Amino acid sequence: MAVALGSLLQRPAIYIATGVAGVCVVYGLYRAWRYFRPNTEDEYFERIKNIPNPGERRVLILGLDGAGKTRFARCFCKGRRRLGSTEETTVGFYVNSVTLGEIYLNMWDVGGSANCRGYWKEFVLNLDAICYCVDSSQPARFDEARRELHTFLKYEQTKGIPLILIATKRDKIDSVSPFALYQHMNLDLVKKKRPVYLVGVQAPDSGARKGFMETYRLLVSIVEDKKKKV
Ligand SMILES: Nc1nc2c(ncn2[C@@H]2O[C@H](COP(=O)(O)OP(=O)(O)OP(=O)(O)O)[C@@H](O)[C@H]2O)c(=O)[nH]1
Ligand SMILES: [Mg+2]
Repeated sequence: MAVALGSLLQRPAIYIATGVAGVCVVYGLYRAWRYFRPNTEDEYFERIKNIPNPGERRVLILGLDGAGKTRFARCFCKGRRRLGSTEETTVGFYVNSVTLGEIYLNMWDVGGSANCRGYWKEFVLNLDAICYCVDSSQPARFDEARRELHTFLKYEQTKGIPLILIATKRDKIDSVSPFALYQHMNLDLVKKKRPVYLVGVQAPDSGARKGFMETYRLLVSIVEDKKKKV
């Protein structure tokens, strides 16, 4: 009688133990699947494998104050480094050098406030690309952004340097599409004289970044394109 009662009491414990073990196995399998099959762009980005002797890309990042330049530059860092605060406006310039996959990125981010814009041209030296950031959620500043861009591109030293128009803050509700932004920037004439590319990015304070894989691939290919054209 006592033995039968004991085995009855043990049964729920066996069920519970089996249930817990089952949950653990399923969770383990889920984690393994996530590890081998990354499903967000952020995860792919974090796993780009660095190669020895990467080719250098020297990139100048310009745009109006608050356009998201410093945030954009930081987002090419892996892990937590990208999350550093960009609350303050950049006075002067900030250099972000990082090896990412096949390239060593040398990014020069120059302040966009009115008193810094006069210095933009001083940074045009052996550039592979100019990234011009425009806050896609602020149509009220598109005219100002276009004026500053065209003034800068008139500078003789920038001749032929590929331009990447970066539509930033795509996560914002009032953001316009990169193509609409491209049209506002009136780049058809510019396109005849230099390669012009267009990318939309988002890098909110929290949450995944987007558009950075595309920009990375573009920066990898941009020098190859230049070689082909020579
Ligand atoms: N929601 C959202 N906010 C962004 C994004 N990128 C930048 N920001 C915010 O925009 C603000 C300005 O970004 P910065 O990167 O500092 O702008 P900046 O172009 O470097 O500005 P200056 O240094 O003044 O020339 C920051 O406080 C960020 O929080 C984005 O993709 N989404
Ligand atoms: Mg800045």
